[in-house]
Amino acid sequence: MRSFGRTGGRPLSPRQKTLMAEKLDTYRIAEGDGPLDLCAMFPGKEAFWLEIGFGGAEHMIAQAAQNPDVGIIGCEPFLEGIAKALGGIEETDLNNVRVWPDDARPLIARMPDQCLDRAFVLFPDPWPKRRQHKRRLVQADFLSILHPKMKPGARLRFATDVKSYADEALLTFVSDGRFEWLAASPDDWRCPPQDHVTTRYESKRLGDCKPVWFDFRIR
Ligand SMILES: C[S@@+](CC[C@H](N)C(=O)[O-])C[C@H]1O[C@@H](n2cnc3c(N)ncnc32)[C@H](O)[C@@H]1O
Repeated sequence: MRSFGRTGGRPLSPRQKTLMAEKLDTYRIAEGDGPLDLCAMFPGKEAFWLEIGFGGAEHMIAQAAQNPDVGIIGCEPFLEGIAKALGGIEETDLNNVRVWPDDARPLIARMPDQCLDRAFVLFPDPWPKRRQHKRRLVQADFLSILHPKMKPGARLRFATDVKSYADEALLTFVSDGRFEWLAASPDDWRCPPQDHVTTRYESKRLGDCKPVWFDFRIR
């Protein structure tokens, strides 16, 4: 998928255009086939997190500000989201965020094994119609790409407000066998985790159910 530069929604504002022209090269991860060196990318950081499909970057920027010892890679092909991320990085003066303005999967393939401490898949594109389900990100083949890159004991968070995606994703994670569902009580997946930061998409409440939150520990 060659998706960088996907537009949609509003055109970029003049400030966003300037950010893209002047700052993208500073914070983007370079294209290429070579393996990523996360220690070189984030000097002095010892933990590395990944957010796939950061949308308007609210969650990624807030997590980066709250966790300055962590290096965070965010993936998002949409121009507007990338511009928002660059704005957030600059406004918050962050030194621990890098963006991949494209499909996350080829980037994940370039990561060394067992390098990630956390991953977030928050409100991924719902593809609600049955015939569209095959386009959903969380599928067995995606877990096979992601799992080897996560450290044993690392955490992965998935959230959605689409019931069929919640059911399908939970089944996919649990039946994979390498993702231990951390449901502390029968109901805790109904509440946002304490360290969650509300996203723009989440607050639109476009789905057909209340948001659900699934945290997993990597086996
Ligand atoms: C429904 S939006 C949610 C955005 C954000 N997580 C939020 O909660 O506001 C899903 C986002 O995932 C992005 N996305 C979809 N497939 C992706 C992929 N393979 N790699 C990276 N981002 C992807 C889309 O561009 C979109 O911005």
